[in-house]
Parts: sequence; structure tokens; C-alpha cells
Amino acid sequence: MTRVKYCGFTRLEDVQAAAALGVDAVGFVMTRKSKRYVGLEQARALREAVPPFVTTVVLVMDDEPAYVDEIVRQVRPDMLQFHGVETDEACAAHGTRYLKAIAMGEGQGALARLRAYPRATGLLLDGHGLGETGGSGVAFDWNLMPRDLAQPLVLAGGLTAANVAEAIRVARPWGVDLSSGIETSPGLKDRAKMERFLAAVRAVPSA
Ligand SMILES: O=C(O)c1ccccc1N[C@@H]1O[C@H](COP(=O)(O)O)[C@@H](O)[C@H]1O
Repeated sequence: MTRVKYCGFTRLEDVQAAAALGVDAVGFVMTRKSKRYVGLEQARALREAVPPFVTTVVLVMDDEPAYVDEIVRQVRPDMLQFHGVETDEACAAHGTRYLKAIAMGEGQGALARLRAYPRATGLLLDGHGLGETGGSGVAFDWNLMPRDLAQPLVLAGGLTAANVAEAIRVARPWGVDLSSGIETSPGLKDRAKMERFLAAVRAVPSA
């Protein structure tokens, strides 16, 4: 079964709806570079709304280590998700399990970067180019998904209820992650879209 993470929540009711629908993980974007940015107080409130057995992930992107430490202290996420050019050592320094996002927008050039994060709990392959911001609904060539890495791989970038079945068939990821495909506008989730996406994932036969 393919795991699902919905990212970029800003409203309590959306977190509650996603959890009730059965999503595996929810993400809060705490880099100020994002249009889905939530501050410490808002993130703490959103975190409180996450029920047991749903993983809370906080996304950062080349943010100050002291700020990331403050997030860990105040929000207590289960995992961090790094979207910048942070090194493996820098990602691991916060004492919290982490996902490292790899920019696949430049195709084969990205494959070397996939091997640079031995301490990551998982790798998230996203459609943006190196140096570009994610969460913009851009997909990459799913045939580039590597098959020889030890870590679980999460597929991201431009996923919707309409394309996720084909994405899973081609890329065979451990999990999928999305923001734009379940929104009416950045940060505002749509319950019907969240429901349709989960139904589309669950309809895919297990490999
Ligand atoms: O969601 C954001 O605003 C964001 C900002 C900076 C880096 C990453 C961001 N989101 C992540 O991007 C991927 C793909 O998103 P989309 O489905 O294509 O919109 C996903 O992992 C988001 O968590």
C-alpha cells in the first residue's frame, strides 16, 4: 500500500478532515520562503489537532539551524523535511528523523545527490529544479525514480487524483506527497480533492 502525506496545511479544519479521511502524514511548511508558511504559534495549534498514528512533518528550506531547533522544541514534529541544499550532517544535527527532498527537475544530474544523505529516514523526489522552491505543482519524469536505493522513496511534484495511479505504476514509490493537487488556493485544502486523491491511491492494486 502506498503511504500518503498531505503538505502545507494552514487551517485546523483541514488537518482534522485529512486525518478523518485516513491520511498517513500531514506537513506544515515553516520556511518563510513559502506561500504556505505557518509560524510557531500556528504550527503548535495545528500539531495539537493531529491524532495518534498520524505522522507530523515540518518542512524547512535552508533555514537557520537555531530556528529549526526552535521548531523541534516548540512544535515537536515526528519528522523534519529539508527542501534546500542542506548537507546530511546539517539535516541530522537537530536530533529528529528527517526526509531530504531531492530536486529532480534537472533529471540525471539529481541522481548523484540521492546518495548524499545516508542518515535520511527517507528521500523525497520532487519535480522542481535545484535552487527553485517546491510546492508549485511541477512533475518530473517518473521513469527516473531509482530502484537501487536502500531508503524508502517518496514521490512528489504535481500529483493529483487524476495522475497518481499512473505515477505509482511507473515509479513504485514507498509513499506520495503533495500540496497543490488538493488545494483551492495555496494553503487552503479542499476536502473533496483530499478524498478523491486517497481513493485514487487506494484503488491501485498492491505490487
Ligand atoms: O508547499 C510549499 O509551499 C513548499 C515550499 C518550499 C518547498 C517545498 C514545498 N512543498 C513541497 O513540494 C512538494 C510538491 O508539491 P506540489 O504537490 O507539487 O505542490 C511537496 O513535497 C510539498 O511538501
